[in-house]
Amino acid sequence: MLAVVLIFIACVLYWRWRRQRKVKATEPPELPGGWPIVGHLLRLVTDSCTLYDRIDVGHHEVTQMGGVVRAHTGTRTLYLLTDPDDSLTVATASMEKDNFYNFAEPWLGHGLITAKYEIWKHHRKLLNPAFSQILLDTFMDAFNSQSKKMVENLENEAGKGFFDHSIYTRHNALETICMTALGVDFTDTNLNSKYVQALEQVFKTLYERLFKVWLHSRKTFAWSNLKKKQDAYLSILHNMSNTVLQRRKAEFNRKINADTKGIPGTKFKPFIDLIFELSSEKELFTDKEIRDHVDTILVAGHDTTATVLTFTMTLLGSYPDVQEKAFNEIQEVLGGKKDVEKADLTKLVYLEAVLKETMRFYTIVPVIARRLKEDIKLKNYTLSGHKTCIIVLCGIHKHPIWGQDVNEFKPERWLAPDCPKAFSAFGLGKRNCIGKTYAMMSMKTTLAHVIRHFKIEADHTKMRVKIGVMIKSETGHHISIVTRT
Ligand code: HEM
Repeated sequence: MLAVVLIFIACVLYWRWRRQRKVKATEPPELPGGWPIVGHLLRLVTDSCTLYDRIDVGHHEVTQMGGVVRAHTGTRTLYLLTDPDDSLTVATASMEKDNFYNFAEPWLGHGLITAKYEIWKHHRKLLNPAFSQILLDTFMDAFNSQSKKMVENLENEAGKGFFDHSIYTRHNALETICMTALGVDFTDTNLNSKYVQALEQVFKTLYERLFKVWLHSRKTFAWSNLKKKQDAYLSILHNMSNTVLQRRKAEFNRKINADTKGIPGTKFKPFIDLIFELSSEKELFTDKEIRDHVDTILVAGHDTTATVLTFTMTLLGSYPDVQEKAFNEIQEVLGGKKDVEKADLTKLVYLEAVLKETMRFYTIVPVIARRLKEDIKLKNYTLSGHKTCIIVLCGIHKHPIWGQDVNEFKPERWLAPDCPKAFSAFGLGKRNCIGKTYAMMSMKTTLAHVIRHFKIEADHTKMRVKIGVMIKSETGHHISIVTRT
C-alpha cells in the first residue's frame, strides 16, 4: 500500500515538474485548483445550474488574475480570457474554431458556425449580401405580422397569473426565421413543437459529450449510446430542414419568384433563394452545403432571439420603472400607428438600450472558443500557437470596465457617452454573428408590440439559470401579463 502511495506521489511530482518546465515566462498564470492528470476538469463536472453559478464566480477569478489565465484538462492547455482588449485581439487574429465545435458537425456540417476557416472564409463572403440592410428592411412586414400574432397568442394568458412565456417566444421565432430567411410558412404547430423538443435533446447530448472526455474521440463516440440517442434526434432536425428545403426548392424551380419578388404575398426575397441562385447559376454550393446552411440558420436564427426576448420580458417585469420608460418611448415613436416602420427602429433608442443591457446581464452565448494557429502577443502575455482559447463573453460583460454598478441591470448605461465599447453578445472580430442586425430588428419590433399591449410582472431573482450551449432558465421564465387599457 505504501509503495502505491509513494508511486502516486512521485507521479504527481513528476507531472508537475514536467509541466512547469515547459511553461514559458511569457505565458499567463495558471488558474489555481488544477488536479494532476485531469487538470481543471473537475471544476466543470457538475449539473448545468451549478455550472452556471461556477462560471459566474470563475470569470471574476480570471479577471482578478489579470483577465488571461491558463487551465488544463488532461494534456490539453486552455487559455481563458475575460480581458476585453485581449479577447478582441485573439478573435481578430484567430478565426479558426476550436475542435469542440466538431461535436456539432454531424448536425450542422460545414455551416458557418462549425466550418473550418478555409471554407468559412469563402462562404461568409458569399452569404454576407443576404444579411445586408436593404434586404433586411424588406422583412419589416413579416416582423410586424409575427409580432402581432405573438400578441394575439399571449392575449390568452392575460390576467390569468404566471405562465412560461418562453414557449410563445420560441415557437414564434421559429416561424419567423422559416418565413423570412427560408421563405417557408411553417405554422404547422405539430412539426414546430417536434423540432423544438428534438433541438433541446440535441443540445443535451452535445453538452453531455463535452464533459465525458472519453467520448471526445470520434471512435469511442461512434460506439456509445449517446451517439445513438443523438442520431435519433438529429434525424428529426434534418427531417425538418429537408422539408423546408424541398418546399422552397420546388417553389424556386417553378419560377414562382423568377422576377425576384420573393414568396407570393410578400415583398421580400428570402436568404435561401440567394443560396439557390449561387448554386444553380455558379455551382458554388453543393446540396449538402445548402442543407448545412439551412440547419445552421434554423437554429442560430430562432433559439437565440427567442431566449433574449424571454430574458428581456422577465427583466422588464422585474423593473417596472424600466418598462414604463420603454412603454413611453414606444408610444411617442409609434403614436397611433399599428405597425413599426423601419425608420422607427432607430428612434427606439431606450428599447435598444434595454435589449443590450439584457444581453450584457444574461449573456446567452457565455463562451466562444478559438484554435490558435500561431503565437499571439497580448498586452502582458504571449499565448502559444496550436492551443485552445476560450473567450468568456459573460466575463467581458461583467468586467470592472463597466463601473461599480456592473452587477446592476441598468439600461441607462448605454445612453451615456462614456459607455464602454465592449459589447460582445454577438461575438467578436470578423467571425462574429452574421445575423446581429436581423436579430436586433426582429427583437425590437416584437418588444414594441408586446410592451405596447401588456403590462408585465415578474421576479428575475426567482429564476435559476442553467448553462448548456446557451444559457436558459431551469425553472421556466414565469411572468404574468395584463392587457393595457
Ligand atoms: C440575440 C440573438 C443572437 C445572439 C446573441 C447571437 C450570438 C452569436 C454569437 C456569440 C456568435 C459567434 C459564435 C462563435 O464565435 O462561436 C454567432 C454566430 C452566428 N450567428 Fe448569431 N446570434 C443571434 C442571432 C442570430 C440570428 C438571428 C442569426 C440568423 C438569422 C444568426 C446566425 C449566426 C451565424 C450563421 C453565426 C456564425 C457566423 C460565422 O461564423 O460567420 N444569429 N451568433
